[in-house]
Amino acid sequence: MQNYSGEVGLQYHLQIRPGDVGRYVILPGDPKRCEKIARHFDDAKLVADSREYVTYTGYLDGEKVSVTSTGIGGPSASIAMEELVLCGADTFVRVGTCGGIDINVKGGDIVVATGAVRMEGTSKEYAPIEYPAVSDLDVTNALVQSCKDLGYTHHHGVVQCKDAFYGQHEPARMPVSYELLNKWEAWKRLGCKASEMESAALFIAASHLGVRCGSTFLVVANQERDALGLENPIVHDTEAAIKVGVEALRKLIKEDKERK
Ligand SMILES: O=P(O)(O)O[C@H]1O[C@H](CO)[C@@H](O)[C@H]1O
Ligand SMILES: O=c1cc[nH]c(=O)[nH]1
Repeated sequence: MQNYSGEVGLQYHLQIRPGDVGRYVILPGDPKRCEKIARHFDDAKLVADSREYVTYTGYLDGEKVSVTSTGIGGPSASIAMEELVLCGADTFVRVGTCGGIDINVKGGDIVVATGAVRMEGTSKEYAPIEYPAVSDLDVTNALVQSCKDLGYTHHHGVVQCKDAFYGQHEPARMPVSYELLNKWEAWKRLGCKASEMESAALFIAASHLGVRCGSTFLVVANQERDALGLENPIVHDTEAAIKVGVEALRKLIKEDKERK
């Protein structure tokens, strides 16, 4: 493929080169979350700031690690993963936000994804719909163990991914309300924990690229609890999810060193 950046190795969208990032990368959606995550690294430096993609690189337990924002949705998330892999990354932890679906999932809780419903467009341009979007087992185990170690209320299971945020929150006003409402009911009956927007595309792109990816989220609120008149706290502070993601990276770095 022609290199649009005009420089060998320089990635067109992320504006990073091989050597700029570590093997281990945290992927928040929001670019403003990058600095908060980088504060947990030693000697963190801003490496690039291009479009929705902000990248910092530093160290955790002596290992080079990075954080790159993906922006919202599968298209930009898959671009971030593709270009990071070209620069040497092979282990990814998405640290995001989500909305609860399961009635037991409350604002302020943490969710760890074991798989993702592919109700979005990007993953369909990678793999037939029959192929499941599944998180990496090592990354997922590290995330769940980190929740336990840090003492956070957490849930693990399948999350639902979509492209239209307002199709999740205001399905009845959409022309395809009949489809959105019926499918949402199915996700509930199947025990989906939460809804978010990037994991399906990231898990499928990771399968294709042969890299590891897992996801953890802060639950902002739960519209199902709201609809039933149950207590429904609204929480925006992502620090707990960030701590889970950083602690999981430390565990993976340690495990990988021991395996060597
Ligand atoms: O907080 P982030 O990581 O962006 O994640 C969630 O928030 C955005 C929607 O508000 C979507 O990107 C969704 O997946
Ligand atoms: O409800 C929510 C919250 C965060 N992200 C989503 O996609 N949905």
